Amino acid sequence: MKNITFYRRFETDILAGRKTITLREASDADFVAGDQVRVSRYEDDVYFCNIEVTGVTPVQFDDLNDTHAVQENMTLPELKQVISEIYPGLKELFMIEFRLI
Ligand SMILES: CC(=O)Nc1ccn([C@H]2C[C@H](O)[C@@H](CO)O2)c(=O)n1
Repeated sequence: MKNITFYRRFETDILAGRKTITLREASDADFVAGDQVRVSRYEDDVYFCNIEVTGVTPVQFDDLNDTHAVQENMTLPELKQVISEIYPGLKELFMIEFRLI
């Protein structure tokens, strides 16, 4: 089974179903719809759930909008700030949509 990590500060939102996408660089987006993926925390690799990937779509940083932000349970300025801190200067992102299984 493939694995993906999330920063631990997002664990609660994922488990509550409030966060249903993640935006990643290409090297971290090797998933296709239907993949069942083990999810663990980036900081300590502790497992916390499994997800099913429901779609993977390229998205430009400059095209991020309020819909993406809602799916991340953030405001759009918060989302752009988070992405800019994780991937400084990166323009091409991949939206990984998922659901808890
Ligand atoms: C190693 C690494 O990059 N880990 C990441 C990357 C992104 N996220 C979260 C942060 C935002 O909510 C979205 C969009 O990038 O995904 C993460 O938890 N861990």
